[in-house]
Amino acid sequence: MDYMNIALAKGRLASETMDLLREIGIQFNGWSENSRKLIFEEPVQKLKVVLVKANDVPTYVEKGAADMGIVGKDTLLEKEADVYEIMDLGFGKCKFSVAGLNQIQSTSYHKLTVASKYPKVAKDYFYKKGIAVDTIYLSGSVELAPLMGLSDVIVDIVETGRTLKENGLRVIEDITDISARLIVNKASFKTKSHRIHRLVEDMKHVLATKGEEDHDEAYQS
Ligand SMILES: Nc1ncnc2c1ncn2[C@@H]1O[C@H](COP(=O)(O)OP(=O)(O)OP(=O)(O)O)[C@@H](O)[C@H]1O
Ligand SMILES: O=P(O)(O)OC[C@H]1O[C@H](OP(=O)(O)OP(=O)(O)O)[C@H](O)[C@@H]1O
Repeated sequence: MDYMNIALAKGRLASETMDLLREIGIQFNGWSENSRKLIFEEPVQKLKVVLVKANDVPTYVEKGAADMGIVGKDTLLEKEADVYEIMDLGFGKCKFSVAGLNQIQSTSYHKLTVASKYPKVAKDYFYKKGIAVDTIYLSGSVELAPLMGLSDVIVDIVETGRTLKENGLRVIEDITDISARLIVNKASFKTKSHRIHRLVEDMKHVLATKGEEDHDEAYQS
């Protein structure tokens, strides 16, 4: 049996994914959040996890270097890879929002400038609203852009809202909800269909059980 490779975004999504895999009976040798290793193996079920930057997960999966991947919907919207998105994993929840100091001021003589780590998402959103924008790509600390006069607004991820608040910004409009997704290479979906489906069914079962427990806790409190 061949190894099945899973590309996993380093960082925020990694430990929740590893927890989920452990709950379905898959434990990777030597896995720890603090390890510098990039490949972890589970030799019995022949699974490999490779840790890559979030932005590279769709690339690994589209090209077939990984059979499956786990990545945020934000990255999928920005990258538009030719893969199957087969499951919402329900964690890594946050949203895309437009944020700034003030309401959006769109005038005919001033093109709105939007700073973002996600310029395609930003452009698409404003295009659908009929507003032409100039986008400025930034790789982090995006909240600084309106404060420093670099842009009128930003399009960024908002989770707790703390970063916006502590920098004197506010949400102007919400764009869409985000969560972690399971993606699959199109060829692997056929050639490794049985193993992929079993993994998905096991994950669905664990997530459904967790959902029921959360519901019970909320009901009791
Ligand atoms: N508060 C949050 N900020 C950013 N991403 C979040 C947040 N909450 C959940 N996520 C999800 O976690 C994913 C990974 O986020 P993380 O910050 O680890 O990666 P990243 O932003 O690509 O990192 P970096 O560019 O710093 O390497 C995001 O793509 C998003 O789907
Ligand atoms: O609503 P909050 O809970 O405050 O989370 C949102 C913040 O977290 C992310 O930044 P990250 O920590 O990834 O740093 P970055 O600026 O380097 O992207 C995101 O870009 C926001 O800045």
